[in-house]
Amino acid sequence: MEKVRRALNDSPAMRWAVLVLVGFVLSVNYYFYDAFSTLKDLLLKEFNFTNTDYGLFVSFYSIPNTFLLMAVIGGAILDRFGIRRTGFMFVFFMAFGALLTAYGASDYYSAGGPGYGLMASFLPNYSPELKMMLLGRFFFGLGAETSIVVVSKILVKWFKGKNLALAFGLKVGFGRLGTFAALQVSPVVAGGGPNLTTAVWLAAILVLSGLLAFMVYMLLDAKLDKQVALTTPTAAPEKFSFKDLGVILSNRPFIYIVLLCVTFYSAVFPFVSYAPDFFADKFGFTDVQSGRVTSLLPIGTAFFTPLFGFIIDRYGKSATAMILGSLIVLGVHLTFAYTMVSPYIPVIFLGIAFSLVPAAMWPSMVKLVKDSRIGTAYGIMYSVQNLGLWGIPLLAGIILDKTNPGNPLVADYTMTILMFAGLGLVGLLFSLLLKFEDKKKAFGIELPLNKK
Ligand SMILES: NCCCC[C@H](NC(=O)[C@@H](N)CCCCN)C(=O)O
Repeated sequence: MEKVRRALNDSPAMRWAVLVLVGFVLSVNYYFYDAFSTLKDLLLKEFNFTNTDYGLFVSFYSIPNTFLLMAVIGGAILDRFGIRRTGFMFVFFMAFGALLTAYGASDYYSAGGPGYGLMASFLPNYSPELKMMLLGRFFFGLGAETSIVVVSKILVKWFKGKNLALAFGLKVGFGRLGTFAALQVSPVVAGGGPNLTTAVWLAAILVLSGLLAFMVYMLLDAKLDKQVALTTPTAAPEKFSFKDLGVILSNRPFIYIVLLCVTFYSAVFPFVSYAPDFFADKFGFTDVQSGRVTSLLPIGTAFFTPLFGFIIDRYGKSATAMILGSLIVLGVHLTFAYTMVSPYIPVIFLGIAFSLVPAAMWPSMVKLVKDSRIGTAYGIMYSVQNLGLWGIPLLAGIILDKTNPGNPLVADYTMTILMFAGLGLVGLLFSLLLKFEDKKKAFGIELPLNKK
């Protein structure tokens, strides 16, 4: 009798190995994004950055994804050219951008290394160091967002019908572990200033090792494709049509989720970029201590997001989870702004919110958009979300500079934090609108995800 051929993705060990491999690529992506949060003060001292310069640096990540629509285009390239070619190109951009950023922060560059003269020749209000680091952050962002989409597609390829929701939850967990490591390790390596560039180089080299991990994955991917081609005829991909785009954009709950996505994430990711400095300034923590408090947020979410995902799969209540998460974000920021409550407590609550909303929000899309258009729907969500991830860090820096004239090393963050609270409030409004719309038109957002 002929033996039934087992494909690589039929082996649980192989699937989990793939998850760890691509999870690592995601971890180094998040590591680099957050590696600068605990270094903010040192960047201000070393390179004479203003708070606005720092905000500009954080926000440059999102420029290609928002203004050049790269999150949408990257998704389309992925559908057209496949995982290996697209993934390699975008993870390469990510590594290139990270290395360029580290080069911009290096002593070799500051001493007149290649490109220094060119960067010094225009926009004299911005230092050549800042300009090179901005260019690096731009390329890093260009690669990083699309590579998150690539990782999602890889998980669908290996896990569809085999614990996909859990794999997605763990994927977010890998990202959070990267943030956790960045907040813990970066300030220790920088050692209060003398090793600032080492901390930045370490982050860049980690991203480079992510590229190597992705190349290893490419070998497995090619092998799986060969096995699948032998047994299954490949379906022609559905052509993109603008009519479909119109259908997605006229879907009210989708619009509410997109608006919640931008407001909610803008109240969290940019806050993390400022949180260590905020804790240092308001509570007198050292860089290392404030990195540790902030790191409670990602480490908690690394465990809670898969757990909440599991609960929502079974029991539903996605819209309610989004309302609760938004309410917590609002409460946490008001606590930060107006009280001296130990930051450990609000950070833990923020961690709960940061697990509830993502666990409910991203999978809800399957209730609103047909499977073949999920990529486009996520692309739109990412682009709009990046508008917030671009504007809010910059706005936070501007508010800080305006409310702290003379750029003192210890800044008053009250107005900046109130701006984050305002985002929480608007997010709460969108989550309520989502629930009312769902109640009125029965989209099924509150139903368990495991029920079709
Ligand atoms: N299936 C979608 C998962 C998205 C996870 C989400 N990440 C993002 O929204 C990114 N577009 C932005 C990441 C910026 C910081 N690294 C998350 O919750 O992390």
